[in-house]
Amino acid sequence: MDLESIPGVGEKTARALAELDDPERALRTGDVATIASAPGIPQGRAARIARGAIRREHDDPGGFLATDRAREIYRDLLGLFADRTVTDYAAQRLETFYPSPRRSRIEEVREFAREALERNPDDEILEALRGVEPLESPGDVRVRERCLATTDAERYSEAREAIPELSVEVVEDAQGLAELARGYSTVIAIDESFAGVTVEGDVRVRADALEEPAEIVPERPLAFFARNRDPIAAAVAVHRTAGMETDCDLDALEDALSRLEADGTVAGDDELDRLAIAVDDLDAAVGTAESVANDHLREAIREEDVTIEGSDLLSLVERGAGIDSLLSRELADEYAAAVEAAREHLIEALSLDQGEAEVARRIFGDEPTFPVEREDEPLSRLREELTAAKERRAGRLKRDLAADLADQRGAVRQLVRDALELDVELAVARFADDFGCTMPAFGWDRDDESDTAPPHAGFEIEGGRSPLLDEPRSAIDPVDYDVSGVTLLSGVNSGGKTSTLDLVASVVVLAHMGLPVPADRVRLRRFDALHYHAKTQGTLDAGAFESTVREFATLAERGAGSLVLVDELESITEPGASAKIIAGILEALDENGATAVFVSHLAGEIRETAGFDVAVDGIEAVGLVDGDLEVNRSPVKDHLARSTPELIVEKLATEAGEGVAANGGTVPGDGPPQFYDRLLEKFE
Ligand SMILES: Nc1ncnc2c1ncn2[C@@H]1O[C@H](COP(=O)(O)OP(=O)(O)OP(=O)(O)O)[C@@H](O)[C@H]1O
Repeated sequence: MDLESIPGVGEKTARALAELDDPERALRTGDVATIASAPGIPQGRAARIARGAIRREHDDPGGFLATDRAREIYRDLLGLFADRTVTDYAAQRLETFYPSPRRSRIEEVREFAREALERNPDDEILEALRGVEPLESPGDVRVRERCLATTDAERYSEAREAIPELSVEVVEDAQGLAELARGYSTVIAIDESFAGVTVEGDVRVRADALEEPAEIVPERPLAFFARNRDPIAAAVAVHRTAGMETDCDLDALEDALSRLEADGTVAGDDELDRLAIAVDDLDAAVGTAESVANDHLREAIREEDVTIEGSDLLSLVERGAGIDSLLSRELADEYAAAVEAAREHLIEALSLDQGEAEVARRIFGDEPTFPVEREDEPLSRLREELTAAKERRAGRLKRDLAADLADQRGAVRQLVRDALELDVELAVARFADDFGCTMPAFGWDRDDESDTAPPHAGFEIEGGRSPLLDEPRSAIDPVDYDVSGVTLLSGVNSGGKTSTLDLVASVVVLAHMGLPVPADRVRLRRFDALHYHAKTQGTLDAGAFESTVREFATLAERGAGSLVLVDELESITEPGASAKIIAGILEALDENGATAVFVSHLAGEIRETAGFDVAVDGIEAVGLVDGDLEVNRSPVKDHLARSTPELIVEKLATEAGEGVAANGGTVPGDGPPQFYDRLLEKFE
């Protein structure tokens, strides 16, 4: 795969991506975490790169979100999904979903979304997801007590590359191996030529070492699992709770993880624990054993009456002999008992096995001395034996555990990825649930003329509820609205015109992302782009006016497949001129077959000025309740809605008319009904 052909990926980024294990898989599946693990690529960038790869795959020219407001809507919607994720990964992964004009891309995500909608986001799963995060590399592992040995310079470089965790030493011959064995607990000779050589020390010949690194350095897979123990355990819990399928044997994996300490050592082995404690406590136990013997001996001496003949005493003094010979002569039994007590203490305190006990016994010699003292040679021998046994045991346990785990590495990576992906699916499921969503139906192509085909122009929304309205779902009136071609949307102030445009934009953006839409039913055509122009505040200055007109000129020329949503463009200039300009824009859009909704308070004027029969829909006030307008939020087709002032004058006229009927004259303070009638006539 030519990584540089991805939009937004230059030479340097391509090189960084190439360092990943399987960059193609990561890019294809939008695996932002893996992409972000490439050197120098932050998460936000990773999402952009993933989007670029998707665009390239679907030959997507990009630019669907053609205006600031369109981009803002997309961002707000993404935010609503992100609010419903548990892991940071899922929030980032959502960034790879974007509205595309390409059918293949939309259908790809629709497939994903359909599965997501089947998911049941129960609290237990969400709780289990809390501990899942992308797996990390364990960093550099160094093993100092083991080394590789070779006689060959080329093999040396290969070994350094294949097993960087160990030192690689060059030796001349078997003699060299023996020397190395003095400095390392284990030496692994990697040349075939050493086969059959016997050298003192733990020297093994493994010509296949470089092909079987997990056996030579079990620390490598163990470090990976130790580093990621918690997220893996959480992913296991997610799979169990959600009843997901996996290639992993979850019980075996859990069992293996429970044997692994956070530092990569093996836990829960009594024999290893015994040896480790014996090594650590050896000096202290020998010290105590000495005290045991000496206390014993002191006690015995104190209680003993020693009779010694004068000539013996003389000869002892003359020979300069110490108390020791006296001891051996007079207190041999007590001495033997004291030393035995010391030996027993040592063997018991360190729980030594028979072989070890034999060495331990020699630490306290049979030759009487006072005070009783350890012998250094057997002590260091015991220390060496215990340490070697401990390392052998630890090594074997590590190798066994590594063998159990190493093969599962791939499956475990997938296990964690699936758990993280579930979070993405659950966010979609929760969004759909919270906003009452359905999958929209697309009219893909103009030549798709089957009976059930949705409209080829425009959109139809039934029971739509804008997810961007700052109201609880129960307070939102469902809106029905369908448009094909170019339409004006009129309506009372605060009737919900802007919210209707937001709803249409949200539905269209979500549909083109391949995701469910917040409505009971939606049918729409595939659009190339969304141009949504928000309401401008106040009259534009000449420069801004000019650039706005220019923008529409481009749109009129190239916007054939676009959906154009415009909110009260009239404020770009004076009211009379605005109507003329908007009418001209509508004509151009109509001619090139765009779909457009222009919200305007000047709908009447624009319609009169336009050179074609522009449709006008209206959001109607159905009445005034306590001075507030009661509104039918669904635009009425082909209906110019009355404006708010008109409704208020109408209300005053009605009240004044009722006053006349009641008392035969005008109502004081309300003015003559004729006045309101005169005002009303102006609206006709
Ligand atoms: N479908 C709806 N259900 C419930 N409330 C709604 C709905 N649509 C709009 N509203 C409420 O009406 C308020 C005004 O809506 P909106 O701003 O869309 O009206 P507008 O017609 O664009 O107003 P203006 O004429 O002032 O531009 C919103 O803030 C919202 O509280």
